[in-house]
Amino acid sequence: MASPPDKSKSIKLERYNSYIRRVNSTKLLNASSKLVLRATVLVALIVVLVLTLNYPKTGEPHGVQRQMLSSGFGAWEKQVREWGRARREGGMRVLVTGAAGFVGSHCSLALKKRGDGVVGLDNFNNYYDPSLKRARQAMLWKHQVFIVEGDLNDTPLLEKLFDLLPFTHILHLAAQAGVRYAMHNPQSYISANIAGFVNLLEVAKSANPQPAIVWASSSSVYGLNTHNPFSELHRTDQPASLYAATKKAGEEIAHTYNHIYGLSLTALRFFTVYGPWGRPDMAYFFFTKDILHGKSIDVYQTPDGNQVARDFTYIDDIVKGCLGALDTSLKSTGSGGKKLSPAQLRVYNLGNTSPVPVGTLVSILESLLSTKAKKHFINMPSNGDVPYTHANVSLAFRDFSYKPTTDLSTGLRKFVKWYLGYYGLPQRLKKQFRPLPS
Ligand SMILES: O=C(O)[C@H]1O[C@H](OP(=O)(O)OP(=O)(O)OC[C@H]2O[C@@H](n3ccc(=O)[nH]c3=O)[C@H](O)[C@@H]2O)[C@H](O)[C@@H](O)[C@@H]1O
Repeated sequence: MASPPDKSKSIKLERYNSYIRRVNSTKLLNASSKLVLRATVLVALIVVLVLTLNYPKTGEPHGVQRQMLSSGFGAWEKQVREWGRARREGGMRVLVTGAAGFVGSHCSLALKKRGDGVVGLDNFNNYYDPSLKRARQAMLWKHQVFIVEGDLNDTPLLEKLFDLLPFTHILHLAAQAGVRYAMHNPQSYISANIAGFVNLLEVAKSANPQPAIVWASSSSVYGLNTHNPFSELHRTDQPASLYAATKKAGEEIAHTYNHIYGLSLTALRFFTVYGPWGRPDMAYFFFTKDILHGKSIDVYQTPDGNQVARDFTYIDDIVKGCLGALDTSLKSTGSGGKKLSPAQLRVYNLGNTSPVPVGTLVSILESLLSTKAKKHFINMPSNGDVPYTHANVSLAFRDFSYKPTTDLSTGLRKFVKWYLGYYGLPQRLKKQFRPLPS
């Protein structure tokens, strides 16, 4: 006979099962609430990150925030006002864009040294090693030149700078430079050289008083021009690179703002500027580095076997040209965003007037570095380069006595001296290297 089911056993089993169910559902709840918590934290982090990266759409300008945080609220504005004031009778108040750049840092220092007020603006982008830009910034800081960290396309920042200080002049040197890089990152040229320039002009035309503007164009605007030496009267409507096209576009945009708003505008066509504190993306700079490190270098030649040549221009000559252009620029004539009378519009070549083949540049470096280069002669790639440049500078000489005085050997000697002081000598060369006579 089957025994009757044990009731107490089945009740216990039921209790046990319900306990297990409760435990499982609590575990599930814990697991899902943990998941929700984690997801919330992640979303919050993403929101903070996005806000930080986009900061600010309005209000305080990007980058300046960091300076404010590090130096106390209002400190950077005070710095701009104080260091931007001229220290000499009749001195200028100059906003130098691209002040942490090669030409910008040299010009800022020269202006400051002669008693003009200078405020720098730079976005410290990473087109080349930003630590070099930081080192230039530190050097300028010692001379009481303050660089605001921000972008040309940041309208609130530009407006704020003009609110803080009525600049008499802008020396506009911020740009996306480099001829060959335009094939890799075309948009950066549009953003800096066109959109950024227009933004600056928009703010300048509404400023009261309007500043006079001197800005960096480029020898590359001559493009496929074959007349020699290059004169401001020659054609510049055949650019060979997007870089050149954006600089040429800048010249046309300058014409428009001069014509409509009465802005005084001077374009300076720089010819392959080199020297201490230079740009690591330029041939003389990376040739030096590669020769010292035993790496081979590409020396370009034209398809008919000739070497390419450049009118290499030493930085000190360029600085004199920039200051000369600033000193002779007339006031803008607009007010309240309207032109009141015709204003000055100028274009000048700033070159050295004596082109040198790239092979000769390499020989000079070999002798200065006491090291043989591993040269690799190749046909110039079709990436925007032109076979030669050669400046006629008679206009700049006529109007502000521009006269280059530094030949390539002298200038490169100064560059190499700086380079070795800044970067030091690679270990492998320390024994054999003879110091440069001063
Ligand atoms: O004059 C100018 O307007 C321009 O000068 C330079 O452009 P570039 O003259 O091409 O200067 P580098 O890039 O330093 O080249 C110098 C020479 O070395 C040649 N090169 C360059 C690179 C290389 O690997 N090998 C080589 O032989 C180039 O063809 C050129 O003839 C600057 O990079 C531009 O920003 C500036 O606007």
